Parts: sequence; C-alpha cells; structure tokens
Amino acid sequence: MILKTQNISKKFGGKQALCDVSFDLEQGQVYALLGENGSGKTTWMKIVAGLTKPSGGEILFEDGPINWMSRSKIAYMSTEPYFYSWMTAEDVGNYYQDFFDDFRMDRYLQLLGKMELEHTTKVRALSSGMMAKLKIAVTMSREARLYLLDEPLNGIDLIARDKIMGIILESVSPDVTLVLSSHLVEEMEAVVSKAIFIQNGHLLELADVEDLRSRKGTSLADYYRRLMA
Ligand SMILES: Nc1ncnc2c1ncn2[C@@H]1O[C@H](COP(=O)(O)OP(=O)(O)OP(=O)(O)O)[C@@H](O)[C@H]1O
Repeated sequence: MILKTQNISKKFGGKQALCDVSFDLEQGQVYALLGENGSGKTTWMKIVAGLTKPSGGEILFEDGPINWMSRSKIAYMSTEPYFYSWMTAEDVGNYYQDFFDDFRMDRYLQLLGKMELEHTTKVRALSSGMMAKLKIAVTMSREARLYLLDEPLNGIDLIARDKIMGIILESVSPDVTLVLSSHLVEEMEAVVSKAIFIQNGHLLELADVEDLRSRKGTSLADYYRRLMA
C-alpha cells in the first residue's frame, strides 16, 4: 500500500469535514475520488499533501508519516489558481523547477506543446480552460510517486478533455498512483480502476470499477447515483 488513511477526521470550527475516514491506496492504480459538493474530497487531498493537519487520525505514505520527505514525492494540483498574473508559462516552469527537485523542464515544455500553450503567454491572458491545462502540465511534469489532481477537467472543453486525460494517464506506471477528484463521473469510468465514494465526510465505499461492471452489472455513474440516493 502506498498510502494509508487511518481514521482521519477534520473539523473546521463546528463543521465536521471528514469523519473517521479509513482506506488504503494501492500502488499503480488510478482512483476516482467521488462525492457531492462539500463532501470532503479537497480536505482529504490537502491533508495528504501536508497542507492541512487532520483533527484526528493519521496518514501514512510509504509506511511513514506525512513530512517534507513524503511531500517531495506527492504532487498535488489544487483547484485554486496559484500563479502570479505577470508570469509567462515559461516562468511558471522555472518557478516549479526552483521548488521541486523532481521537476522535469523538458517534459514541461513538451506538455505545453501538446496542450497548445505558448511559452510566452502570460498567466493573466489565459482563459480558464487554458489555465486548467497549464496547471496539469506543470503538475504532471514532476516525477512524483503519487499525483492528487483536484477536479483536473474543470473548465476544459470536451474535445480537449479526452486528449488531456490521455496526457495524464501517460504518467501512470506500476510505480505511480493517481487520484482524480471529479464530478464528471461518466468520463471517469473509462480511465479509473478504482473509485472512492465520500458523502458528508464519511467514506461510503472503495470499489473496483471492473468488479462493479462484471459482478454487479452496473456502471460507475449508476452505482454512484444509487449510493448517494
Ligand atoms: N477552510 C475551511 N474553513 C471552514 N470550512 C471549510 C474549510 N474548508 C472546507 N470547509 C468545509 O468542509 C466541507 C468539505 O469541504 P471540501 O472542500 O473538502 O469538499 P469537496 O468535496 O472538495 O467539495 P467540492 O466538490 O464542492 O469541491 C465543506 O462543508 C466545506 O464548507
């Protein structure tokens, strides 16, 4: 198991964002993290990325606690924009290179090309879909062991989504694990091997997608609808 989530709880004031959540991630798998708005998906990702401390419980990455060592192997893409508006796409790469030893500039420049983004375009001139692509390019240019992408397809048009999902999946190998949070449940079905269902801060189930199809005869989206009802 690459990551163990053990009895994680998180309270924001009176709000219980996560409640005694436990599940494990297997190396080399692609996970969808699914749940309605406000169910706790981002909170879990931020705890794993070491940006928020849990109120209770523990996360173990490669059997050790979350610290500077684990953070260097976990690439987290948040939903919030985090680049200065005056930066060009190339500046964004340089900024990442300064921060992360595992950042590969050659890969980044190649991904910018695949996403049809110019090196010289300023962040302030990007449309929201172009911004989403830039965030994916810079995150996937790290050679991390675990990638956590929070709503990676948000704002990206249908045609580009297929291509970008392909780019994201190119990084998957037996050593690499991916977690994608998304509300596009139907689109997730084609690309993920497992699905984590969260509701109101509680883990409902961690399901194997192939198992849902073959043994329960249901699609991921239909299973999601049934679980959330
Ligand atoms: N910094 C914070 N302060 C107070 N409450 C917070 C904070 N961050 C999250 N919450 C609350 O915790 C709950 C879980 O939020 P979270 O962002 O994890 O949900 P989510 O599943 O990612 O939602 P969405 O799909 O809408 O992005 C929500 O009720 C939210 O209002």
